[in-house]
Amino acid sequence: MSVITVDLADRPYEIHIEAGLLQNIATYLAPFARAGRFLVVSDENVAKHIWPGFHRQLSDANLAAEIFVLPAGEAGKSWLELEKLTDWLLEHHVERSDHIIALGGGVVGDITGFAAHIVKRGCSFIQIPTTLLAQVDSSVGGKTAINSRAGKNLVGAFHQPSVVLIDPEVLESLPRRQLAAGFAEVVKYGLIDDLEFFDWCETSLDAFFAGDASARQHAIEHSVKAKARIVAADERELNGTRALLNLGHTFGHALEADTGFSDRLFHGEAVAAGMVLAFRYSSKIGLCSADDANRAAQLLHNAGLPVTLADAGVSAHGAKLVDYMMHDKKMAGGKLPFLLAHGIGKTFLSKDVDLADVAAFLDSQLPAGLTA
Ligand SMILES: NC(=O)c1ccc[n+]([C@@H]2O[C@H](COP(=O)([O-])OP(=O)(O)OC[C@H]3O[C@@H](n4cnc5c(N)ncnc54)[C@H](O)[C@@H]3O)[C@@H](O)[C@H]2O)c1
Ligand SMILES: O=C(O)C(=O)C[C@@H](O)[C@H](O)[C@H](O)COP(=O)(O)O
Ligand SMILES: [Zn+2]
Repeated sequence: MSVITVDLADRPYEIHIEAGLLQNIATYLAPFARAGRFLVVSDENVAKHIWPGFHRQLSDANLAAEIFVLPAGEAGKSWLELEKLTDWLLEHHVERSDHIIALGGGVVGDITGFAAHIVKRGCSFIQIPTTLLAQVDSSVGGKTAINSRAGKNLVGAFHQPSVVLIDPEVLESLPRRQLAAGFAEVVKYGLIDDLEFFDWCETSLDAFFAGDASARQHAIEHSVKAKARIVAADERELNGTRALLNLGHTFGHALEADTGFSDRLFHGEAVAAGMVLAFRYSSKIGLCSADDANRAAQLLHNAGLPVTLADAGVSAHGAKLVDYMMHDKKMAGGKLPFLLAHGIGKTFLSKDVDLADVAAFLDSQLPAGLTA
């Protein structure tokens, strides 16, 4: 069991990581109940796999819980679902002192956090992440959002949870492809500033995917510590530190847009391909060695992740992908800062990237036969 604190000056909060935590969930949640009840937001798969046991634990402890079920997948992060969710919270007389529970993956966490932020001008919420991606990344740090027609996470707010409760054992029911998608964000922490952790990801890949409990605990704990450290240094992405967590996302969000924010390409898969593109582009402009770009690609490929435009199912030309990028939240003064790298563990924010050059680079990465 480990407890990590996100050290924010005015509202620090704890992240508990413990195998089997969900078997004991009532003990963790009891202090947060209002009038003996909880409002829980989840999705249809989690409602099937996890909710029955979760609900039983609460009932046995005389705690009542109502559930709102979102459709599974990225479609859950929409205006339509936000409207239904906020109506449901209001019908259930949510109060600001309620701790709305997000029980699910990143989609559930992102929309629940945003609903909590806007309903009655701000309610509390608790993150209980059930995917690897949500455990190592989205449940920590308070970025909440829905998607809009123009792109990914474009309507949202910073709203920190009261506590994050992580049970690595819940990953047992997670499909292998979703586990790999989460692993991309684990590898991200190594690529950003931690070569030693990248080495660990390489050597522990097989154990991790075979379900080795200590490999899973280490991957989650190390990732959460890295994210907590970065968020504490730059909660609102103002000084360039938190932007490091966006490695691969400018490319990745464009790939997600081009594949229709659908199960054709999961977020973590888009990030994997996006990080490889960031490394390959860094190598092309002489910042980083081709060996480091190949090493990053090899690890992600070994995890079963897409590492090329073809793998990602994207055949759009560079200019179209760059058009998607113009909605990136890092845009400032009409320029788009990019996360590039001098090598593995040496990511930095570059403010001097020429978008026409990025478009030409992307064209050079197109599958054979589709050259611009
Ligand atoms: N806020 C942030 O800082 C942040 C960080 C990274 C990603 N995100 C967002 O998170 C989202 C992706 O999250 P995700 O990868 O968790 O996707 P997701 O929430 O869609 O979950 C993936 C799938 O796994 C299913 N599932 C969840 N838990 C399960 C379990 N234990 N067993 C079986 N099935 C289970 C879900 O029903 C869904 O079908 C994206 O929208 C991304 O933008 C946000
Ligand atoms: O927490 C952050 O900061 C991140 O950038 C984490 C990312 O993995 C995550 O996908 C985030 O939602 C992307 O942020 P955005 O601001 O580009 O939407
Ligand atoms: Zn991400």
